[in-house]
Amino acid sequence: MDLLAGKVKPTAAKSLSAKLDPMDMIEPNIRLTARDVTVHYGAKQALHGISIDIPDRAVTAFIGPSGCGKSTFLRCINRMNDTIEGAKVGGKIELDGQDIYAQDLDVVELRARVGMVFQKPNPFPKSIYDNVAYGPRIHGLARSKTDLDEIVTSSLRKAGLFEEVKDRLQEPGTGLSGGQQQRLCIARAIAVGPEVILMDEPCSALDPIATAIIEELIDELRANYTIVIVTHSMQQAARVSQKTAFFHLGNLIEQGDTEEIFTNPVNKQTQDYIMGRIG
Ligand SMILES: Nc1ncnc2c1ncn2[C@@H]1O[C@H](COP(=O)(O)OP(=O)(O)OP(=O)(O)O)[C@@H](O)[C@H]1O
Repeated sequence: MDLLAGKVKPTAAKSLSAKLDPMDMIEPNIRLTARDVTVHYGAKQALHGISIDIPDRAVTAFIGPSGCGKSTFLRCINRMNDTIEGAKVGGKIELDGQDIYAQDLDVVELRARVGMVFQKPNPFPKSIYDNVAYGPRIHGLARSKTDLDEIVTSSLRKAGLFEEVKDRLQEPGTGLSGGQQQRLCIARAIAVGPEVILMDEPCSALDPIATAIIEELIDELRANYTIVIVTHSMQQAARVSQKTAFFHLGNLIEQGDTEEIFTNPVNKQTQDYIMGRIG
């Protein structure tokens, strides 16, 4: 199965040229480091000592069979597991060298720096405008209505949605199509100026056309953000990511350049998963 062939086919012919950007040849800076991260849900251990470096301005994909711990690890990166009763996280995660589990760390601020987009688009039951303005209002990011308008407009533009909604910003976000709702959620995350965007299977509820649009958007966003995406689709991982990490039974089995992982995996379990023999 030639997964990388998918890189040239879908709507992404345009973004292929971006993939050949000379900047890609330079090893990007590491933004996030995780060392020996463990997670227990009560007595059950879901992650067994995960260590990984996640680069800036690139897309890192987490792949692996169902239940292997991809989402659990993703939630460690913005401390969403804090909200799950009985979940206990061990080890260390640093964002730009800062321990995100430090006692004095402001978790609300962390979640603005590390935004999250979920499997199912989840706009607030508010207008399109207010969905995007919500975070900037809470965090006091706009000094005036003009400032706020500017943040809303530029966030919608960055999420590739502005042209489609500019004449109906006061209409409910929930009235948009699934793919538009997901881009609205991406605009909402962008509006608070994150450095990292976590995406947990962001296309799993979308049709192929909406999926292709989100994949193109992810490819554009990586110029300015650190993106981590959990995906069940190896084709999607091959299309959108530059780095891939393969998880199995709570362990990180193999990680590296996506091209290497898909064409020349070192580990037998990775090979089996890529070839569709497990999962
Ligand atoms: N809130 C929870 N309480 C108890 N156990 C949980 C909880 N969330 C996840 N788990 C368990 O932790 C393990 C890892 O689950 P996780 O959802 O992280 O895997 P995943 O690789 O993201 O799976 P999927 O691809 O199916 O979403 C599984 O055994 C799961 O049953």
